[in-house]
Amino acid sequence: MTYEDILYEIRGGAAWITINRPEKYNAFRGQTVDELIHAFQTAGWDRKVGVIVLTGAGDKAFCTGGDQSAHDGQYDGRGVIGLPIDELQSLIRDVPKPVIARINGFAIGGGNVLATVCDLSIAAESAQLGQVGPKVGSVDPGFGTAYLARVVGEKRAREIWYLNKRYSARQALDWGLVNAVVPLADLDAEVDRWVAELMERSPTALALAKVSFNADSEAIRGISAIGMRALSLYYDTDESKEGGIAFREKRRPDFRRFGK
Ligand SMILES: CC(C)(COP(=O)(O)OP(=O)(O)OC[C@H]1O[C@@H](n2cnc3c(N)ncnc32)[C@H](O)[C@@H]1OP(=O)(O)O)[C@@H](O)C(=O)NCCC(=O)NCCSC(=O)c1cc(O)c2ccccc2c1O
Repeated sequence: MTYEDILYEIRGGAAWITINRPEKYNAFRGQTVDELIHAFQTAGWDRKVGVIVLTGAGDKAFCTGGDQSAHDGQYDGRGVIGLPIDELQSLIRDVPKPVIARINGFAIGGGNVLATVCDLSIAAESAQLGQVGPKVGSVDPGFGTAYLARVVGEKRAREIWYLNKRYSARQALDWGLVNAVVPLADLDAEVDRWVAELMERSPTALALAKVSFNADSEAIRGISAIGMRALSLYYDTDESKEGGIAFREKRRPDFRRFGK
């Protein structure tokens, strides 16, 4: 597969997968998600690769979720909502090696979900993390909500999803949403250090640890499958569409006109 939306590079035992849409703050469209799935499948089963690093191009954004310009009701790709994002989230969990989120800027919406499902997260001090779903007529009805609650606790997960605030990297560290925070200039060196340490560990032991951690939250995959069906119906409503339209028109959404 030829990649247009992502970059793929092997660096010191790690496969670096970079969302390369900086002009869209590294938001993903259908094609981006398909390319990410291909890259994760490649890296996941390449015996020379011990660690996978997921990041975004530039210094503004890690990933800001679904591309609002490719979202008019359903998204523009395949899958239940026109975006096989649930497949990608599952794959990040399924690859038998640690996945590190290198959070170089905004990790918002689906970008935040991707970082959450990665095994480890290393953030630049300048990074901002948060959810926007109910502000833009969307919600991740699977790992993005239920697994987030496992990571930060129910009260904090609900605050993140209901109020849609932006959280600093330091606050995210305090809440257990990231593992480490370093100055942006030191981010790559820090990631390289973590990769080098992981490369010294037994790959089979790491793979076993990963599936053991995953087993306990595996039922969320089923919740996600049901939730995506509901989300697809919601995306066709005027209430949901108001979120995307308002974002593109750079105005506050008025959901109460449509809500039940
Ligand atoms: C990231 C921001 C907080 C930045 O805010 P700021 O005020 O600093 O800058 P701008 O808002 O002016 O943005 C700069 C520039 O980037 C463009 N941009 C940013 N994000 C996107 C995006 N997601 N899609 C397209 N374009 C984007 C923006 O338009 C500006 O471009 P100009 O040309 O106008 O200058 C803020 O931008 C922000 O909050 N962005 C997030 C927007 C968003 O709605 N994201 C999608 C949410 S829904 C989602 O991601 C999602 C993810 C999942 O994993 C799901 C899984 C399962 C089901 C559903 C899912 C789902 O819906």
